[in-house]
Amino acid sequence: MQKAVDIAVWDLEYYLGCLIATEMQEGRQIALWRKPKSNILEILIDKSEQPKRVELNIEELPSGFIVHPFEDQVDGKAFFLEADNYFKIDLSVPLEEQADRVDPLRKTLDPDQIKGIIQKNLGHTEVETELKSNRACSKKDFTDLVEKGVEAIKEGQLIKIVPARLKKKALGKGFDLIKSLKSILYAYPNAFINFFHIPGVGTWLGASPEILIQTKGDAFYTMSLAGTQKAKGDNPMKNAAWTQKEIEEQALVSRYIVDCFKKIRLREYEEIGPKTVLAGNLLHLRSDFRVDMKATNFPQLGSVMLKLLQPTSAVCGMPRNKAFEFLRTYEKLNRSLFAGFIGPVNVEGETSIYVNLRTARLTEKEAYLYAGAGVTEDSVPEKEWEETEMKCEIIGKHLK
Ligand SMILES: C=C(O[C@H]1C=CC=C(C(=O)O)[C@@H]1O)C(=O)O
Repeated sequence: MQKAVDIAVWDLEYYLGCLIATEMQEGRQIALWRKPKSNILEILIDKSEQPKRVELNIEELPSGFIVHPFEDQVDGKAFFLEADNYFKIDLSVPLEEQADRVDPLRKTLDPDQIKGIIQKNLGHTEVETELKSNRACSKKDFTDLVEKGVEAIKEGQLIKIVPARLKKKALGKGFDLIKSLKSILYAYPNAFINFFHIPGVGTWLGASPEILIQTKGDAFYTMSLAGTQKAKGDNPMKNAAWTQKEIEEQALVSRYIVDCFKKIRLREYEEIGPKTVLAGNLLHLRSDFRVDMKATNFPQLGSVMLKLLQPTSAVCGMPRNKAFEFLRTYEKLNRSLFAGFIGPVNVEGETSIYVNLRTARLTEKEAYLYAGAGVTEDSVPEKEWEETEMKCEIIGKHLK
């Protein structure tokens, strides 16, 4: 008969708990993700204790995981976790059967130790933006902000704006990171599930529905995602009816992408959509854009578009610079890494960078949940508030 301790080691929850707690305890950086519609959990460890900063020339980077805040950086750089160690777990196969491929545990800890170490290491992580607040936003403050956005649009200063807010959720002593991660993994098969920990920078857990840029071989891909409604009934995709406001809101994001292509004189691209897609219990409108980088002679399209697209009008607004200024003046929120971008770079020949949405920043006692809502001329402030509540819940309800 197998010994109890051997069984425990090959229990996925226990294994991930020990692994994450050990890496955290040793001050290392860790990223873990599962791509949409995949059964493969990918784990990357950077053994250096100091966060690295890299230019956004992704084609030249080694294998790693990139993390960039919402705001443009003075040095134009992003955080980068290098793949000192990278391995995969197939979630559809018992862990024990993958023993030769996964990293052996360097320490076996008891469940209380795991929780204690993780909780302690959630403590000192922050990228502060001066003068911006980490206060949760009241309903009145948010609806006033939406109102202000609508006024600015009516006055012709802006076409679209995406104000965001912060909601806090207390994490009790019993908070179990691994159970929360597991619950998110199984709840959202269509999302990019991610967890990353950079000492001194932040620890985040999310389920993003939005690709910013993806490159594989000669193929480049991006998407425009916007418009939100609650998924209802047995066949939510079929029952979806979109208002003019939502159709316009999404069309603006598509226009933004096409404008970026125009800026670099790229004329040959494929645009498909918009179609209705499911993200958690929400529906969005999405258009897909594909480019053959070889045929168009744009081998560095990934980097070029990354710099042009961030932040997209799905998280900032249009025109981009004016929307950014509006948010800088009125939003008063430190978005930190929310609405920035995250994802694997040059991992097994593929780069998949996502917008950091539907996510929580984890601190010792609280989770910071962030959500924004696309505001156009026809926005109703109360409805935008409700939309951000639903978006916060996507991760919020799994934090236990
Ligand atoms: C800003 C967010 O979502 C964006 C992506 C899809 C739909 C959106 C919307 O309907 O407003 C947003 O543009 C968020 O999740 O916080």
